[in-house]
Amino acid sequence: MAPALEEGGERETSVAQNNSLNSVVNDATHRSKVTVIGSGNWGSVAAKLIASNTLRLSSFHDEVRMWVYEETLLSGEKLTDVINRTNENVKYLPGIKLGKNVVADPDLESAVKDSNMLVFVTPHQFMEGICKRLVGKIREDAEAISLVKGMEVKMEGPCMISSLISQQLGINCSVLMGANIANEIAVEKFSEATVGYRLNREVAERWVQLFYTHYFIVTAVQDVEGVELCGTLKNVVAIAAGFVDGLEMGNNTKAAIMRLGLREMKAFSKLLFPSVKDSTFFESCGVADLITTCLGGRNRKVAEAYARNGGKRSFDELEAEMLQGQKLQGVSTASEVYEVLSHRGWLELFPLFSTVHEISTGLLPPSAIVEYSEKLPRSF
Ligand SMILES: NC(=O)C1=CN([C@@H]2O[C@H](COP(=O)(O)OP(=O)(O)OC[C@H]3O[C@@H](n4cnc5c(N)ncnc54)[C@H](O)[C@@H]3O)[C@@H](O)[C@H]2O)C=CC1
Ligand SMILES: O=C(CO)COP(=O)(O)O
Repeated sequence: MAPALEEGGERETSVAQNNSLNSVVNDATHRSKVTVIGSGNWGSVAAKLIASNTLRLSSFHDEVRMWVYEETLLSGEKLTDVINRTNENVKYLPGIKLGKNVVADPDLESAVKDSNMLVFVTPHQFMEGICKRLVGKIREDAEAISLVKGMEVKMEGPCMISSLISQQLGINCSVLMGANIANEIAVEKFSEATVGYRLNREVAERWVQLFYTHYFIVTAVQDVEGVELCGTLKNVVAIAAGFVDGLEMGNNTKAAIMRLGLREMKAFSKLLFPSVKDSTFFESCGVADLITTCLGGRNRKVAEAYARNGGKRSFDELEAEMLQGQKLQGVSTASEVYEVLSHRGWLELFPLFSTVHEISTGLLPPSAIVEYSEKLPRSF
């Protein structure tokens, strides 16, 4: 399917066909080399997508390095060894071949040292530590893209993961977010994604080229913060949707929570970054990701179990039992958002976000997810 142009002309598409860039990178000495930093559920699928394209496109080196946070499996073998022997991430993406050109590497420094295209895709809580370890270890001409949905809160205020990467490593960082439940893309079901870029359209096109396949349609928009905040904040709404499911409140209630959540996502994003574009919320990274995560994501699933248990079993316990090593982002993101809201005196403006945090930490019962509507400010 050919990528469509956005109505109103704001969308900036599409499969990269930039001749000047291609003529440079087609030279073997200038071929781009890609490293994927992370090898969880989505990290492994991202490596698979990328590896299919680096084999096909002469402007990339065939080999894709994938940094693996090393662990020993129940069999006694190292995860990295098993990935390299079987071409499968048996723990985080069993049953899917990654592509023979994916090489798992447990050594972060060696995994990045030759690469000029760095794809960051780990749970957000590990990103600060990873960036610290990479300072001074990457190529000066490296470009980064973050697939990480989350943020950090520092003394100075909130810091998106793309900014963390840029600030700590001194490199430009784009983002890729979208309605992308990894297990569905792993079996090549059709979906879309959004690249958010800052200034350089050629860089965005290069990322589109790296990810785009006939079943994974990628569109670029010039709105890093908007795209990243959509991907980050929808995880908080997905926790609320899970509570609604756990309490068996039905589809209308869930749709109401999703609508109210989308309004808070937009309001919060624009308060933090006035440059965020309205149109971004209609891209895959916006409303589409919100829908898929509230229907089929891990945050929704674990929040449903939390509500069914009446809040008596903690999220940590349920996450460990239900996800077996995979990580939730929504609970910690709700806490980070709450910190920003408290600090700036905005709690009353964001009743859904704040209630999700108060329920997840046991301050309120799960049923409070619909009682919060009484707190809605008149502007909603
Ligand atoms: N899984 C999905 O469907 C999607 C996930 N995402 C986002 O992608 C990011 C990564 O998610 P997944 O790849 O699914 O990861 P995951 O949820 O499968 O997380 C597990 C990963 O964390 C690693 N890990 C555990 N402890 C670590 C440590 N101390 N330091 C570094 N790594 C450690 C594990 O080795 C494993 O690779 C998240 O921000 C997520 O929101 C985005 C779209 C879809
Ligand atoms: O981000 C996702 C889909 O785009 C996955 O969401 P979960 O982490 O809730 O599974």
